Amino acid sequence: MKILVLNAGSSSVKYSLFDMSDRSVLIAGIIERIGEDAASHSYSLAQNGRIHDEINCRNHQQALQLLFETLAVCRVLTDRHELAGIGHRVVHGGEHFRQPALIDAQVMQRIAEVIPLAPLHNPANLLGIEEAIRQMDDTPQVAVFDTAFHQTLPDYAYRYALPEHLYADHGVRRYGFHGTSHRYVAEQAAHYLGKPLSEINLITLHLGNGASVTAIQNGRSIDTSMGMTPLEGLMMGSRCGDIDPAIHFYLSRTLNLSNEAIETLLNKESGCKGVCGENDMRAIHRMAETGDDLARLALAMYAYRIKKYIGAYFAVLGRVDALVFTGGIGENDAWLREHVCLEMQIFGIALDQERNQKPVRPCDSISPANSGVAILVIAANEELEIAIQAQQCLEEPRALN
Ligand SMILES: Nc1ncnc2c1ncn2[C@@H]1O[C@H](COP(=O)(O)OP(=O)(O)O)[C@@H](O)[C@H]1O
Ligand SMILES: CC(=O)OP(=O)(O)O
Ligand SMILES: [Mg+2]
Repeated sequence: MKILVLNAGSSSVKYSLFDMSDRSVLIAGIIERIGEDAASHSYSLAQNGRIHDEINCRNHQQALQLLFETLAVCRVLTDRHELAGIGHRVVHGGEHFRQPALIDAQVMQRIAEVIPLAPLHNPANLLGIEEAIRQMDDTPQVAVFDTAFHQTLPDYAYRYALPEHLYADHGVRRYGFHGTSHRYVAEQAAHYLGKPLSEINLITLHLGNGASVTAIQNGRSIDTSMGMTPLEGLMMGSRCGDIDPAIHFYLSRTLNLSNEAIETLLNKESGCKGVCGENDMRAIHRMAETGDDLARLALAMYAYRIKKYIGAYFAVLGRVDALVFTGGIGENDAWLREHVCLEMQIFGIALDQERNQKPVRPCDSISPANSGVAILVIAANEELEIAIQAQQCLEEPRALN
């Protein structure tokens, strides 16, 4: 069985084609800068190296056309009927979706309804779905939501201290994101620890361009750092994370910034980029090594904020079996892991310095064998998790939940 996974953003489409018999990736690629002059398509096939093409690509329609042509030319899909389904990453599912959903008109309508909650993500996700349906209308399509895993949060964790009607009438609450990734690494951690997921407590840290942390109790998400949108919580590459909401009024009243300008500032010009001018963690380390004080500050802030959440989630969970690092930064940045885990003996957190330098992919422990809390580094694989969930949904389709 072959499943194609699509992650359609506003100017890019990422894709992976899986052979589900052995869960191998047949081809994975990204079409970037859609609509701009210098669009590009890079992809890699199982046996070959990476191929990079400069292309013309005006819109998502052309991007998906190119994608299906590439699958045929590379012979990873000789006949369209070989494709059992397409799994789409959808960032926001509101309160409608606790599980993946087989896409029909009603599901698309519900994804459209929550656009006001995710104006930067859901419109592009929908565009990808619409175009995939147009081009592959006899292939079943499944929506897999970033928010679904966090639908188990208790009300006192997901409600904001705001007037009731804002929740009841407008859905203003914490939803949480990166759920597919938190869920995937939780399953991998359970496997590594040799215990059922339903019996373990975890703190999972997804640290990529976007970053979030989740408290998992008996396998269920009970709190998470991202909120109504993916802007809340940890400091990120270019997103501010937690700030005093009154800063918004100050920017508006005193600096005369419009809502749109503030939205851009908080999403695209803040976080590490705002503090030191750079959002790529590797570049920030290089700057810090050459004595750049702002880069050092960004690193210190980034680690400190993660530490604060870990402390809070220890208090919430009581017992923690493992702390899990994932995402480009979580998997690769030994310095950051060390500084997050520094002076955390009070929680039973101790790091094995040597193992921290080079954890073995895809899953390794970097804590001493007798440590109270295992510290695990696990390779993120949101695409595979989407493919697995899409397959399950196709095999036992559920009614809209
Ligand atoms: N060896 C490394 N050391 C530190 N940071 C790294 C390393 N490799 C990648 N990163 C960082 O990972 C981040 C991107 O993470 P990734 O999970 O790929 O992002 P996305 O959220 O877009 O999927 C970037 O900040 C990048 O600098
Ligand atoms: C929801 C979200 O923050 O996603 P990403 O990290 O891919 O930007
Ligand atoms: Mg990623």
